[in-house]
Amino acid sequence: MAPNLDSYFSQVDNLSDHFIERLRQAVAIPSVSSEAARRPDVVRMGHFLADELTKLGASVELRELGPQPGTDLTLPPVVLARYGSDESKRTILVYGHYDVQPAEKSDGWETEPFELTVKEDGRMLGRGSTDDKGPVLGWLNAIEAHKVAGIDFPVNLLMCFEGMEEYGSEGLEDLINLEGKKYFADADAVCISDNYWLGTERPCLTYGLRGCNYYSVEVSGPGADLHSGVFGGTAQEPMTDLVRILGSLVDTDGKIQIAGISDQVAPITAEEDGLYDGIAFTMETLHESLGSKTTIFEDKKSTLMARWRYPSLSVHGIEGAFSAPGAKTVIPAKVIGKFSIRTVPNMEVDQTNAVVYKHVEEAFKKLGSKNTMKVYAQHTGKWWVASPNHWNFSAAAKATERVWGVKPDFTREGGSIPVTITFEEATGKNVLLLPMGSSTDGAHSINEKLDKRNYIEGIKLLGAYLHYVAEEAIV
Ligand SMILES: C[C@H](N)C(=O)N[C@@H](Cc1c[nH]cn1)C(=O)O
Ligand SMILES: [Zn+2]
Ligand SMILES: [Zn+2]
Repeated sequence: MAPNLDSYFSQVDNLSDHFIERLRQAVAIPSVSSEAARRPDVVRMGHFLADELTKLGASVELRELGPQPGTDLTLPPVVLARYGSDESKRTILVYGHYDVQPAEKSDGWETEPFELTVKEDGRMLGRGSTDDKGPVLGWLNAIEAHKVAGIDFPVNLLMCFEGMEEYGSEGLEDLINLEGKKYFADADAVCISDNYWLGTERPCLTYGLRGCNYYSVEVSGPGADLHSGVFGGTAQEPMTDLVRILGSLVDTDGKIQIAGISDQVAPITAEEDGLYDGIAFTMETLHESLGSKTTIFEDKKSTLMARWRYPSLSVHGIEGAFSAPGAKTVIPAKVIGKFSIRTVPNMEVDQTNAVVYKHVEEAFKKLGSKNTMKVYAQHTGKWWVASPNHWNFSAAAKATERVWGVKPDFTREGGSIPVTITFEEATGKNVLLLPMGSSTDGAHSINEKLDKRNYIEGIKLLGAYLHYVAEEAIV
């Protein structure tokens, strides 16, 4: 029988301004996990969530993870919380992250990145609005709407919110493994809301993610930065070596030039080959979210395959390089190039690392440079592909149809959530990805936003999913 959700939905609508205010408070905390100076803000954000959850009646623990390896920083706490412990109900474990990517107004934002700005057209701009503060608060808001409306909460909710996801989830894997059969022991399934629809109109349920191995290549030579007029032409320059190494990794069409990568990729099956045509995705939507027409492929199927089932290599930046406007004539003494590889079935972290190191070392050797080069993985995270044939996905599909009036697409995702597979392995339970935001949200980019419609309907969706979970038969 379909659950009666009308009073829950009305309550979410009644509380919508309050929920937007909660998101405003969260966005105002610049919890950037990759910047040392922002670490106190990341910790503050963890405490904000813990306080909000406590006020809602959840029992909350802030779990310390100790020092961050290779730094003098302390990792931010993991927020573990439980709402309800009724043995007659199912228990759902939800995960999200409260850290965000860096953002500066000078990057090109139309508004202050850490001030939630609600536009007339419903866009709510702010760093973390869609990735992942909006969805994390979605769970809290769902609890609150039930409380205010006096509706019995349909499941026991276990929550795990971390503050290092955008930095490879440093420290969390050990905690999940430790708690798999303790704090998380009674979880019947796992739900993560931390990705996006493929377009702007059709919701999706996601059953696969790519992994992410993030590398640094350090090249050093001179003892200090040098004057290029005095030393140019007489000293071997680290930046010259580095750009040639970085330039050897991938071509203009995204083809990875590292020998041994493509051999690790699983062959396509007939079943998979037929999956792509039915997905609601157009090149026009991609152009809209890309903000240009500079795509590698012209067709939908090749594009989806490139995003979901093939690896990609992206060059992200160079630490130590001159990057400001103007014309500084410096020779940097030491530069660190950053690149990452999104990995797919059947790539193994160690094998991928081995061929990457071999390629970079050979590329450097070919240069015949007297400089020194070091290549290493900053963090690694495995890909994940699950079965969507499970009551967890059926419940989410019914909830999606109820809230959005359409059946969801079943998709894989090009991004990475490093601990997804850890949750699956540590709990032995099915994991579902249930996104709130859409393809045009610009996660990690300037002008990140969450549409008000997706936030409010998304809160309804998360609550409705829990009601359908309570009713779904075990398969
Ligand atoms: C999909 C998720 N919202 C996300 O943005 N994940 C990050 C995580 C990450 C960072 N380094 C390695 N993984 C991503 O996909 O970049
Ligand atoms: Zn995220
Ligand atoms: Zn992210």
